[in-house]
Amino acid sequence: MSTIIKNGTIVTADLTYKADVKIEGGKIVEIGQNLSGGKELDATGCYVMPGGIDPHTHLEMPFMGTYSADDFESGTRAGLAGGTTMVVDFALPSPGQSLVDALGMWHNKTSRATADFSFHMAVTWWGEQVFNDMATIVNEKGINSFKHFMAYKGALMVDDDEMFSSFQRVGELGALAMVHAENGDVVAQMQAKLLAEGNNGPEAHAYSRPAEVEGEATNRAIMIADMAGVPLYVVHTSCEQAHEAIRRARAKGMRVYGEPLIQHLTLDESEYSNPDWDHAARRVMSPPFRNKTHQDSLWAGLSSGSLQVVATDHCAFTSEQKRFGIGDFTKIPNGTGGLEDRMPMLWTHGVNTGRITMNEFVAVTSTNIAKILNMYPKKGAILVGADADIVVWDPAKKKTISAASQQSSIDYNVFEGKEVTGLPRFTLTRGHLAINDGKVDTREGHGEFVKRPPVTPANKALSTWKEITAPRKVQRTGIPATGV
Ligand SMILES: NC(=O)NCCC(=O)O
Ligand SMILES: [Zn+2]
Ligand SMILES: [Zn+2]
Repeated sequence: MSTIIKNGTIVTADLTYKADVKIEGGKIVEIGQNLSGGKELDATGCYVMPGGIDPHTHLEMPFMGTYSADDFESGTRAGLAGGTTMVVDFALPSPGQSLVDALGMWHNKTSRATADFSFHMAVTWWGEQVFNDMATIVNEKGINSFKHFMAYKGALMVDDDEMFSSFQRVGELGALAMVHAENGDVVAQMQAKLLAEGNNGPEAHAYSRPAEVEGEATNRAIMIADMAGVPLYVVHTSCEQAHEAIRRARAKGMRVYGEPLIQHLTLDESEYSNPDWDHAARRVMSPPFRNKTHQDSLWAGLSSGSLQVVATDHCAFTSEQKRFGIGDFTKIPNGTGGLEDRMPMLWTHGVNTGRITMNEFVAVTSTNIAKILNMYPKKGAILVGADADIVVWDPAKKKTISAASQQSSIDYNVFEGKEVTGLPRFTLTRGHLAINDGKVDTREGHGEFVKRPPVTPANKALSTWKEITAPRKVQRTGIPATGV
């Protein structure tokens, strides 16, 4: 049975044109004028765009003594409701655990996923087994990106020695290095000092993680990646100091990518001054929300191209879970939601305000990351042969964001009360109409793992150049005799 999206305007990362789209067997099979012969979806007044890809989620993640509340079912359902048709989550090995075992555990969480998904692999410890497993992960398991936490001391954090070893291995394998860039040693000391001084509320979480902590770590990771000859992707870039480091590296020809979150683009640090403990604690995440100057820097990065991707870092905890940190802010589980709201919030605050164009919207929500993670044009494209992961976007449709009507399983929404203009009329996941004018018809188990092949040309470019220009031993003819 074919589906035809009729009367819409196709918007991709580089083109805007009127055409119909025909779908069969979960793929786009034809793009053209006046197509017929199937179930029709009317896209009059709408933009037909590649479904969003959120490359940074933590669904059912064990963290800070609990599990993030949205699983692969509710998380992917929330994504589809907001026009996101794929998520990339993180497999996190425990200390000493093999990467292959950890990946198996993460696959076991996905049986009810309603949209496609992939994984990044985290490197949380270092040793011969990790070194060997990395090849299996890349060459057999379809994963070409490795995340390193420079923060969360005593838990997920790796030191520079481990990071440099891992980055070199990532480079050899033609994969992508990723970092959570905050100086975990400095954060730990600042946390202890704040607590000792009686600063134990959620606002102290932000005080313990100033922009310098992120700027320093971002710069350090960039330099280490350059020495290792590997491209680098910096997750949740939240401040000018980190953006500046990325900009400077790119201007020097380094392959460094930056990922602001929709939360950092649209919410600011004043949230932590709210007198309601729950309100502030619900917004505790790392890095914390920043001020307007940092927000302006992030928006400028998106429009100028020095930042490439907008994600959510969706890691949702209920109010009850957040209350583990009453009396000690370091025990508040870090993370916020956003999967359902990323696309409408970015459209409203980016496209409707003129900060980014529609085509840039598609680039930063879908196409750029599909290319960076080597899954383009299966994902991130409106092209014949691409997966029919499509959002039919109604730029006039409005709503007020509210926890009462959201798909996420938590009891609040950090964007509560925000009005958005621009929402999905239809969301299709590999051809299945999951969202039909607000009606949710997701299919549990429909989501499939997307394998991402290794060795993108971009990932090998830097190491090829490094090899050619590496310092060489000087061949000398006149070596003086010794011992005379
Ligand atoms: N970001 C956050 O606060 N929680 C999720 C884990 C991480 O990405 O650091
Ligand atoms: Zn992080
Ligand atoms: Zn994260």
